[in-house]
Amino acid sequence: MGEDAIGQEQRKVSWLYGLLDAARERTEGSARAQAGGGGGFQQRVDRDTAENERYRRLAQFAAVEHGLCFGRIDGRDGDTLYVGRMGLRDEEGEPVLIDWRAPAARPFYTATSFDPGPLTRRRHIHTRGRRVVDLDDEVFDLAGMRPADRAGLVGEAALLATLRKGRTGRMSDVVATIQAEQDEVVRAAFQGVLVVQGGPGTGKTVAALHRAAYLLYTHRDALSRRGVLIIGPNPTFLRYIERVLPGLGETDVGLATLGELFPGVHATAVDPPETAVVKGSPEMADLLTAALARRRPVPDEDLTIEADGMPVTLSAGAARRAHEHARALRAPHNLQRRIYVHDVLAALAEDQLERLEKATDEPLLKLLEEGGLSAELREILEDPSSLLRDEHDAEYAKEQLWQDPAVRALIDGLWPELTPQEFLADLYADREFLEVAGFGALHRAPGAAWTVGDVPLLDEAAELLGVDDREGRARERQGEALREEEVRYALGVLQVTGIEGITAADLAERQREERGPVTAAERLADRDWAYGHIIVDEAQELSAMAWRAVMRRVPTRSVTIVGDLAQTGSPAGARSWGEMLAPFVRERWRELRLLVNYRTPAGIMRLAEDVLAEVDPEAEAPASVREEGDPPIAVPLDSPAELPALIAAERARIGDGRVAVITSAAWHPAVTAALSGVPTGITPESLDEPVVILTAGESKGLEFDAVVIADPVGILTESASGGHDLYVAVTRATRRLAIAHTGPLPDLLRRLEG
Ligand SMILES: Nc1ncnc2c1ncn2[C@@H]1O[C@H](COP(=O)(O)OP(=O)(O)OP(=O)(O)O)[C@@H](O)[C@H]1O
Repeated sequence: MGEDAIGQEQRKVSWLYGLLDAARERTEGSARAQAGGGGGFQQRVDRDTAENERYRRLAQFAAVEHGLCFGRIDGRDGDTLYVGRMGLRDEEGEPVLIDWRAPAARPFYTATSFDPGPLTRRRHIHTRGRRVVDLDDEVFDLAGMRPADRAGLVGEAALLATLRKGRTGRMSDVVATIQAEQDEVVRAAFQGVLVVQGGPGTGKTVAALHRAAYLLYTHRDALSRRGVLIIGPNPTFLRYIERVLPGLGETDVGLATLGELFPGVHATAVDPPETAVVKGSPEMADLLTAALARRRPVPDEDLTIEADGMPVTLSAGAARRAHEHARALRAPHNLQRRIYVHDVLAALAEDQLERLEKATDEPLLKLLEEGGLSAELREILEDPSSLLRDEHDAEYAKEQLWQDPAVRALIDGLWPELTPQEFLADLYADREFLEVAGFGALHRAPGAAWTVGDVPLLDEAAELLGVDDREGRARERQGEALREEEVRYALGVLQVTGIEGITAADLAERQREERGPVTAAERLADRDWAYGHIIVDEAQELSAMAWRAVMRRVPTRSVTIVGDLAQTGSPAGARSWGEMLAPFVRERWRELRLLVNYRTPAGIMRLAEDVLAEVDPEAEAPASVREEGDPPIAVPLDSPAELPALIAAERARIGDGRVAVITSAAWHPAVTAALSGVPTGITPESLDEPVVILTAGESKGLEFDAVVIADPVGILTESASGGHDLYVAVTRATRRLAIAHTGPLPDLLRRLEG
């Protein structure tokens, strides 16, 4: 690569950075100009909108600083385009840097030697800070190319250089080297359900993240208000990927685990496999419905309680009528309860008044019979309309009854007001009912912490109950007040400007839409929020009940699902995408497959293929893009106490990189004892540590320079998923894999004995 070419590109790149600086200064300048306070409602709204936009722009400028321009494409028509992290225009308004997500940038990702499209050349521009340090060219001038040069992947040199880099513990974007098959995932149509099925290391996660950025760029109007949510398997995984989107200039995408989907609950604990299967099964929905019906018994006898020192009776007939009346209202349990309470109080009040009348009337009637009453009094008593009862009395009586604890207890026994948490905890405590229903595994004492598997059930319960969301209502009331203010303001605008053809309400609505999005955190705290798009990673782990909770949040069914059925670890997880998706979209979903592994060197992947062939003969392992790398090794040990030496040796071989010790439950205590001081488990902090001890399940989705699998036999036999966990473990390394074992190696690792 000539110095001239680098020098030339340096001039271009420096000029582009100059334009970026100018754009940043303009944005900062306009912030200062607007900074004055005061103004009416509309000025405030305008200022907020402009403020949001400025914030977004400044965040984007900061995000694109590193690697602003990373590519160039030369077309057959003689045109040259520069591709970068954002679009820039020159002083004349001409586009001079194309956003990687724009349609014009697409050939940068899709051109191959076999099918270069309109390109004659693609150039990767490598920069350090603002300095151009290297260029990588692929020339698509087929006629002049040797066949050997034609083979291979898009941007192979640039790609391999990226893949060889040590891992930092955080995923970074791959915007300069997205491969053609991944590009298809990134730019697939936004509507409907897209499943991205691919083996380990095929870039499912990274492609899904770029897709989020692409969708926001391409459909910003539709998506920035409704928002995009990414659901990942655990907080550590989210930490691992959290920098990718900001690095692409997108700061407002929500990230959540399944355990955080239900507002107010942060579940991280997982259930034992048998319980997970039960909690995840679709039959749970029926169980919850049945359990709730039991909370609303219809008595077959009259019920008499003592209220305010007097007996009062709810007849079986009145209880049944109240029940039927409430059930006729198509509403959740807690809302139906309001009708029920009203009817039961009315019945009790009536009974109470009857009793009172009887009590006062009886002595009088006796006198009447005996003829000891004046003619006037006799007339009053014989006229039914003159009785004491009237509407006012009835209302008063109902109020009094409602204040009475005995009446409350009666009603709560027949139709209690329930929160999802109370309802589920009561259900888990009801051993007899659970056993009779065939769900005995769910029984547990009250007060235990919620698990990830409980979250979809809480969500389901909230649907059935209709959460009495007082805070939400307060928010709504605030919203209503704001809305009234907005409409009043809009009316003023219409009067002053004389604009016609739009109502004040419509104008207010339009302005509200322009006011900009709520934050990702606010959306997550609102159980009823309907997202514009949801991306689910490691989606094979989601149970049927979890899918119900996810789909509830995206009524338009605009969803990207990425996963690998061959890596399913949860016994409640997916065995087939079609089966999981059928209840929501029937057959209306598309699948794209990723077939190339960018993580694991070929030597390690051959071992992974042996494992997969054994545990899931139908599945196909992806081909590894890198032939190079150290072959995997088996290290026989006398005991786990010898691990420190092995870890030290691995660390010495990989330099700055990171090591994961992936171990079985059986070995876990001995491994942690032998490697004292080494963090265990998936805490977000452990990502930054040079060595970490994990179970196979915990290592899912992550990658490390070197992996030591301690006790493969244990991982294999303990696995609730029939060995898929071992497949996950052997595919985590980017450079080196060592298998430490005490007894003989399992058959499926026999390749290592040679
Ligand atoms: N086009 C690419 N350019 C550079 N690096 C890439 C590319 N595609 C994937 N990678 C790298 O390959 C590794 C694996 O990617 P990723 O974690 O997205 O795979 P995955 O399919 O989600 O894997 P798993 O199923 O094992 O979790 C990451 O380090 C990622 O940055």
